[in-house]
Amino acid sequence: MEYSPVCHSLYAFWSSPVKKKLLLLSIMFLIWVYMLYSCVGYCSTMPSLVVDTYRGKESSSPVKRTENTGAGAGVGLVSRLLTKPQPWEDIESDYEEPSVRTASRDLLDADRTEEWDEQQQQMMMMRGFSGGLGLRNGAAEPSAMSSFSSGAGSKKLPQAIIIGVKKGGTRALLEFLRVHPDIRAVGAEPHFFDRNYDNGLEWYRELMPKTLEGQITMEKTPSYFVTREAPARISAMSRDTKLIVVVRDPVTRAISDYTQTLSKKPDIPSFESLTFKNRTTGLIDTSWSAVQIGIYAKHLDNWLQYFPMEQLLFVSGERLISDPAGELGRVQDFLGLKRIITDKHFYFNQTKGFPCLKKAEGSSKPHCLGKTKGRTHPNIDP
Ligand SMILES: Nc1ncnc2c1ncn2[C@@H]1O[C@H](COP(=O)(O)OS(=O)(=O)O)[C@@H](OP(=O)(O)O)[C@H]1O
Repeated sequence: MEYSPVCHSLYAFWSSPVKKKLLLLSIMFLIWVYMLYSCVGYCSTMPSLVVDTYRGKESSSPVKRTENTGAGAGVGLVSRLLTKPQPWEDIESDYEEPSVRTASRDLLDADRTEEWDEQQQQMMMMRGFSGGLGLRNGAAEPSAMSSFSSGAGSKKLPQAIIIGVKKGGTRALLEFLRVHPDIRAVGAEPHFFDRNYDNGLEWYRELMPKTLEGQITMEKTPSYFVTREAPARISAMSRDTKLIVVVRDPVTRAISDYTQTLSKKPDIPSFESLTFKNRTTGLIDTSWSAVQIGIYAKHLDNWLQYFPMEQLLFVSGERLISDPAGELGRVQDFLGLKRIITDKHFYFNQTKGFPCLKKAEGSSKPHCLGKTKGRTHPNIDP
C-alpha cells in the first residue's frame, strides 16, 4: 500500500485523545450553531416571550410603548427580529378618507394628525428595521443577517386582506384569525394601498412575516374600504386577493368612531350636532366622516368594479361579539382553511363584556383586546 501523508496525519490526529475531543467539540459546536439557526427560523413563527412580558402590562399604545427611543427601541427591534408583529396590539384606525377630511371639522383633522404621528412612528420603525438589515433604496434585498434572524419560509404579498370597516371589529377578527396555524399576519396596519403606495410592492412585501408553503399571509387596514384607489391597486397586485369586510350597524359604527375621537379630544361638539346639518329638519351631514364611512353601499360599488362578489366576505361585527366561533367558521371556509378556530378557543370575559381568547397566539394565557377596544359609548338620543 502506498504511503499517504494525508492518511497519516489524519490517523495521528485521531489517535491523540486531546485532538479527538477537540474534533468532537467542533462538531458539536457546528451542530449547535445549526440548531440555533433552525430554531431562530422556527421561533419567528412561534409565540413571542420577549414581547409577552411587556404586553402583559396593559397599555393602550404599544407602538409608543416600545419603539420610540433608547431601550424601548432596542426591545422593539429585538422583538421584531425574533418574532412576527404581535397580536393584541391595540392600534387604532383614526384615518379619514381625503374627501371626508376636507369636509370634516377641525376636530377630526386634529384627530387624524395624532394618529398619523403614531402611524409614522410605526412606519419609520419598520423602515429603520429594514434599512438596518440590508435594504437599499427601499428595495427588498435582505442581508445575510436578516435571512438568518427571520428564519425559514419566505415573505409573500398578502393573499387575503381585511379591508374594513373602521371600528367594525377588524382588530378582533385579525387577532382571532392569528390563532390559526396556517395564517400569518402583520400586527400593525401597513396602510400600503392608501398612504404608502409610492413605497412600492417590495416595500410592502418586506413588511410581511415569513410564511411556509400553504400558509396565508394577511394584513388589516380598515381605511382601504373607503379609499378610492385601493380596489384598483389591490387588483393590480393580484386579482385573486380575498377581501374581508367587517361590517357593523353604521349608526353604532359612527358612534364608536366619535367615541374614539372624544377620548382624545374631550372638547369636541356633541355627536348630535356633528351628525345633523339641521336638527329641526333632520337633515344629516353626510360629509362628516363618521357618517360617510358608514355609507357602505357607496364604497362597495367601487370595489365591485374590480372584484367579483365571490371574492368578498362580509363578516358581521355584531356576530363577531355574540358568536365569534360562528363568524370565524365562515372566515376559515372563505379562506379555504380547515376549521381549527372553534368555540373552545373563546370565553366571554364578564369584566370586559366581550369574547376573549382562552389562549392568544403568543401566549398560554387568556387574552382580551386592550382598553381602546370596547369603549363605553356616550348616551346618544335614539
Ligand atoms: N372581542 C372583542 N373585544 C373588544 N372589542 C371588540 C371585540 N369584538 C368586536 N369588538 C369591537 O371592535 C370595535 C373596534 O373595531 P376595530 O378593531 O375595527 O377598530 S379600528 O378601526 O381598528 O380602530 C370595538 O368598538 P367599540 O366598542 O366602539 O370600542 C368593539 O365593539
